[in-house]
Amino acid sequence: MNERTTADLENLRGLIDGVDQQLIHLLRKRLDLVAQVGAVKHGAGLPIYAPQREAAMLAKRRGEAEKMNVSPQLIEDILRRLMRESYQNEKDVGFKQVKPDLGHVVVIGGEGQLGGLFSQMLTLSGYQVKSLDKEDWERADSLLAGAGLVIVTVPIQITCDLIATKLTQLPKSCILADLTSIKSAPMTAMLEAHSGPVLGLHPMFGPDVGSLAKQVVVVCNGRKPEAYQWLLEQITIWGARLVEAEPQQHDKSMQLVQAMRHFSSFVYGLNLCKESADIETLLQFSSPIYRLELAMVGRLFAQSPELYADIIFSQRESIAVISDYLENYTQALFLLKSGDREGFIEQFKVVSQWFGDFAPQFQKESRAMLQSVNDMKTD
Ligand SMILES: C=C(O[C@@H]1C=C(C(=O)O)C=C[C@H]1O)C(=O)O
Repeated sequence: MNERTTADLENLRGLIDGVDQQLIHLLRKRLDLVAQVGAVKHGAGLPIYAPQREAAMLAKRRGEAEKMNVSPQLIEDILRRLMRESYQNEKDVGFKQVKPDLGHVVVIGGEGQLGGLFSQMLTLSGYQVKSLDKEDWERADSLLAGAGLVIVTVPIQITCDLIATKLTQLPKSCILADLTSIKSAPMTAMLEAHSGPVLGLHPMFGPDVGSLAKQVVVVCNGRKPEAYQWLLEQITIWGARLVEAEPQQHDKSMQLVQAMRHFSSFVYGLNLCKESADIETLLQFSSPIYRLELAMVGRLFAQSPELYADIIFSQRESIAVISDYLENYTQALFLLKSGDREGFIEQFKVVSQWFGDFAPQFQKESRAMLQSVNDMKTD
């Protein structure tokens, strides 16, 4: 580089630094305003997540950006990232307490990760939360006496037994709820053990979400829904979207969404391990889609094996679903072994047709994700 080029670059980079510094000031200003919105919402009991406001705001900013020859997608990406930050910041202000006269809440398994998250959200909403864990059963009677809500969030294989043996003497008006990732068996156990209000919940997210905004919580109605409407409203204020389901219908979906999905990720990892694949080398040659896929599989093995075993082993029916997968794999492999390229293309077209409009929609969604993966590269 000659001196002139160096000087020009330095000058321009200095100006860019100045713009970026202004951006930080603007971000601070925006965060402060969002905190004020949070306080207003807290007072009025409004949900943290306001989809209509977001859609209207994004549409306006996209239009304004276009007029200034700024890519509309760029401003949308930036604003979406800022809104994620907003949920986190609004959350820290706390939430309106929908049911101040509830009495205390007992979270059984409150020291677990998901139990901890729900305890935190309830505490941020002004409830008195007590945790009942393995070592606390001697004190269970005093912890449970006068409870207005009991939430069970313990490993799946002990959930039903725990409900049947330990939760038969709850106060009559107490709400009994669970967060188990299967619903039929725990719902039956809760309805048998307790004659008061019963509610099945399945949060469709892990404990590492920063905020509940936009996250889905599946709701299975058990008994006396009028008694727990406040809890559903409370969860909506946290920003989550509620999806009602019948326990059997939910469990059937979970065989595909969870058991099959996690099982095939497990086998993917197992296969890489047995093939002694060199991850460093794989990453070196990786395209963004491969990196993303590897990240999705690899993240599984950073978590608890017991958790995944519980999810995969929780429904015997999953075996049939996973066996079908193996069968389809074998048939597809046969196409390959027999050099049946035409057959492969035929099958591909059938599946494309079946995906219909979802295929281009998924392509668009994944494009944004892949670009983020690429942005994260540092070398
Ligand atoms: C700040 C608000 O809360 C959320 C965050 C928004 C933002 O960061 O602009 C917009 C809508 C809400 O989902 C609001 O409701 O205005």
